[in-house]
This record gives sequence, C-alpha cells and structure tokens, in this order.
Amino acid sequence: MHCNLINGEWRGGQPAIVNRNPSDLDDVVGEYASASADDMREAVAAARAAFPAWSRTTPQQRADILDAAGNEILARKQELGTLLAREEGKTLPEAIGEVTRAGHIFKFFAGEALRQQGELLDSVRPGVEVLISREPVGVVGLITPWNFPIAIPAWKAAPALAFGNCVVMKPAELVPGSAWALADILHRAGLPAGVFNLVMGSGRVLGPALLDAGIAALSFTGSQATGQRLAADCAVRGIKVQLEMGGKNPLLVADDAQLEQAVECAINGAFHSTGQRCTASSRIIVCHGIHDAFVARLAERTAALRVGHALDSASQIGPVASEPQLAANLDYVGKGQAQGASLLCGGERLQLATRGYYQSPALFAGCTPEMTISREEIFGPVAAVLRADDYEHALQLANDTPFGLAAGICTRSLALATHFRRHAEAGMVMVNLPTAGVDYHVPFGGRKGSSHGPREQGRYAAEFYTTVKTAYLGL
Ligand SMILES: NC(=O)C1=CN([C@@H]2O[C@H](COP(=O)(O)OP(=O)(O)OC[C@H]3O[C@@H](n4cnc5c(N)ncnc54)[C@H](OP(=O)(O)O)[C@@H]3O)[C@@H](O)[C@H]2O)C=CC1
Ligand SMILES: O=C(O)CCC(=O)C(=O)O
Repeated sequence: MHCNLINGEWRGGQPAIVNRNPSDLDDVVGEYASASADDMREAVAAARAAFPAWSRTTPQQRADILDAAGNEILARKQELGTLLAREEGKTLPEAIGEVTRAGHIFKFFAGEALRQQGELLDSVRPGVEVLISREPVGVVGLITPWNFPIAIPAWKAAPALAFGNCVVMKPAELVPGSAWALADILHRAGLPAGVFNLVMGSGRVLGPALLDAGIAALSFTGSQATGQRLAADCAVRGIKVQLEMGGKNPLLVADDAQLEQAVECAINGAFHSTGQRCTASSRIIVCHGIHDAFVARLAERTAALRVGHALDSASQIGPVASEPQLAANLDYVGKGQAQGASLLCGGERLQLATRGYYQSPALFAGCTPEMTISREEIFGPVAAVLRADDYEHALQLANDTPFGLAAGICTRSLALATHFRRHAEAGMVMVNLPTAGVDYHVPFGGRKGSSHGPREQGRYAAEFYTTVKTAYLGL
C-alpha cells in the first residue's frame, strides 16, 4: 500500500484506491491509500505549522532540495515513465518525455529560488526610500488532473516550494502513482516535515476540507465545471486562486500552408497523447483552396495511426485514460453524426489483445461552428474539420469559442503568421507547430473560459506563488 504523506509521515487510509492500467485492466499498477476529510485537515494544519520556518530558509537551502529532486527524476526517467504510461495510458516515449519535463521543471525552479526579484526606489517624499519585495503566500493547495500525472504536479509544486510556500497536493484519484513517486522523491530530498503533503483520494470529499482548513492559495487544473465552482468557493473565503481549465483549440490551415507539415501538426495536436491535452487541436479550420487535398491526406494519416498498449513500441496512440472518458468520447462521436458532420474515419471502441479503453481516432469533416463537437471540449481523439472561405473567415471561426488557451496556424506567409499572432484570442499561439506541447521555462495559460488568475510556469509563476510587499523606509 502506498500511503499519504502528512507531516513528514507516511499514513494509511481506507478504502484503498486500486490504480489500474488503462491499456490492460488486469494489470494493477498499485494500491494507494484513500484519505479522509480529517486527513486533509491534518495535512493543512501540518503545512501551516511548518510555514514559518520553511519561509525563512535560505534560497540556497530551497534550491539544493529542488535540484536534488530534479536530478533524481531525470536519473529515473525510464522507470517513472513506465509507471506513468501504465497508469495514464500515454505511450512510453510520451511518458518519458513528460517525466523529463518534470525533472527540468524542478531544476529550473531551483534556479528561480536564487533569482530573487525586488526593487529599491526613491519615494516621492524627501528622506524616504521604497523597497518592493516578494514573500511567499503561505500554504498552497494544489489540485491536479489525470492527463499529466507528473508534469502538472511538478509545475505547481516546484515554484510553490522555491518561493518558500508549504504545499498540500491532491492528485487525481485516477493516477496517484506518479504523484506518490514525486512525494517520495521530495521527502527524501530533505524537505522538513509538513512542508510538502500528499493527500490522495476523491476530489468531492477532499476539496471542501482543503478549502475550509485555512489555505492561502489554490492552484487547480482540470475541468471548467469544477474550476469555476472552486473559484467561487475560494472567492468567499478570500483564497487566492489560479485555474487552468479546458480548451477548444483551433489549428488554422491557410491556403499557402506546406501540406505535409500542416497534416503533421494536425495529427500531433489532435491525436497524440490520445487527444487528452487541454492544448489539443480539436478544431481544424481549413481554408477553401487547400481544404480537399488537406482533408484527404489527414484522413489517410489518421486511419493509419496504430492504437495499442502504451508500452508497446509499435503503438502511436495509447488507450483512453478511463471508461467514463471513453464513453464521453463515443457519445460526442454520436452527436457529431447526428448533427450532420461526416465521420471520415475512426470513432469506434477497439478490442485489442489486452482488455483496455481503446478507441480509433475519429476525424470529422463538414463541421459547422454550432455543432456540439465544434464547441465543447471533448478531451479525446476526436477532431472536427471546419471549412473556411478564406483567412479572415478562418480567423473569425478560430476565435468563435468560449475558450482561449492555444491557437495554431500553418502558413508560409510572414504577414499571415504575424496577423494571426496578434489577433488570435488565445494565451498561446503556435506558428507551423502543433497547438499542444509547450516549453517548461515560459508562461503557460489562456484567456476567456480557459484560465483564471496569473500564469503558470517560467518566471511568471512568481506572480501566483508570491505576494508583493511595499516597505517605506524613513532615512
Ligand atoms: N485542462 C485540463 O488539463 C483538464 C481538463 N479536463 C476536462 O474535464 C473533463 C472531466 O475530467 P475530470 O477528471 O472529471 O475533471 P475534474 O475537473 O473533475 O478533475 C480535476 C481534479 O479536480 C478534482 N476534483 C473533482 N471535483 C472536485 C471538487 N468538488 N473539489 C475539489 N476538487 C475536485 C479531481 O479529483 P478526483 O478526480 O480525484 O475526484 C481532480 O483532481 C475531461 O473530459 C476534460 O474535458 C480534465 C482533466 C484535465
Ligand atoms: O500541451 C502541453 O504540453 C501541456 C498540456 C497541458 O498542460 C494539459 O493538457 O493540461
């Protein structure tokens, strides 16, 4: 049994979470202790008790611990990648890539602990100086989703700790294994008791206890419905909040796009990681002149994608992560057909050699902006192609969404790329690249319904994990 980490001690819990491999339901990845609301309250109390001493540690002490954690993650990337692929279902190369990203994140924030920000200014009054500095916010709650079981915990926990906060992390119940491995690494890297707590179990049980136990800030990644509810609950409690939620990201293919490059961007953005990325290209908006050639080639490539066990080196697309997610995907496929879109390929549950949640990637053409599959986040391997009259029409379709996380364009024209970069209503813009797959050292986040609060990652993470103090010094 893998226990919760509360106040520096590994503690059991009932009932156990049985972590199963979505590629093979007969493969049990491990058993993990399910925490109670009381466990959550104890974890927050421990973090609050640890905060005064941890917030006064030197940047060097914090940098050394984060650097050691990053080194261990990188040294164990094959083993941790295998664990991640087994519990979440992304292919092994994708899983190793994610673990590598997590290791780099810890090493980056080890450096950020040392690169402190502050300003010394003259006051507008004579004989007075003004000192502006940043301080940690206190105890930070982290609620993480199932689709990036180690990278998202890493990109929330690393800056929180680097800037002197204490952490209570609740990972998604579906994928506790990678979060547990991260907690074990941080514990052994030398964090004092209570500075980092891992509380596994159901969000509906543990979320309210987390919010009521006295945290100063909450960082959440997951669905829009849960995020918006949490933000309202945080507002009445005065908890600082950061939300990363869904996307309905457009990939715009202009008439002058390089065909093979554009198809590659669409395949990667729509179907890699089984389409389970908030940055996935679920709307592919194609200008009239290139539309038919592009769609023919994309359908050919989609139909040829090899779906299989995440650890099989021949697999290009792993299973869907869970039964409810697979059922939701197939329901969206049905809605697409019922509303008149043409299903060019895929969209079926597959029975393979092992019992898993396999689905053939679904490609729809002839989609209109009002269709459900053009509007709602699906979070699976289902892509909708929309035909645009020209670039201006395509841009208008791209921005016609309640979301605004990522937006991509494939074009050979610098003028179009520049225009799109300026006018896409999204937090991240990709030119001749897939909409998904981001760097760890630059800001991550979106606009409209996708995000709320300061950006995550890179040096911009300081905005959420610190609070500014302005001191007036009489001379
Ligand atoms: N932006 C993104 O990266 C993600 C988007 N999604 C979207 O959400 C859909 C549903 O996925 P789902 O996993 O149910 O997403 P949720 O938003 O429900 O889950 C995300 C996290 O929030 C937790 N949670 C759930 N309810 C509460 C609550 N009341 N209080 C506090 N925490 C809570 C979950 O815990 P637990 O699951 O353990 O109960 C999990 O840790 C997907 O199909 C996709 O569209 C999902 C994941 C990531
Ligand atoms: O595209 C990426 O690299 C990150 C995606 C992501 O953070 C998410 O899906 O939650």
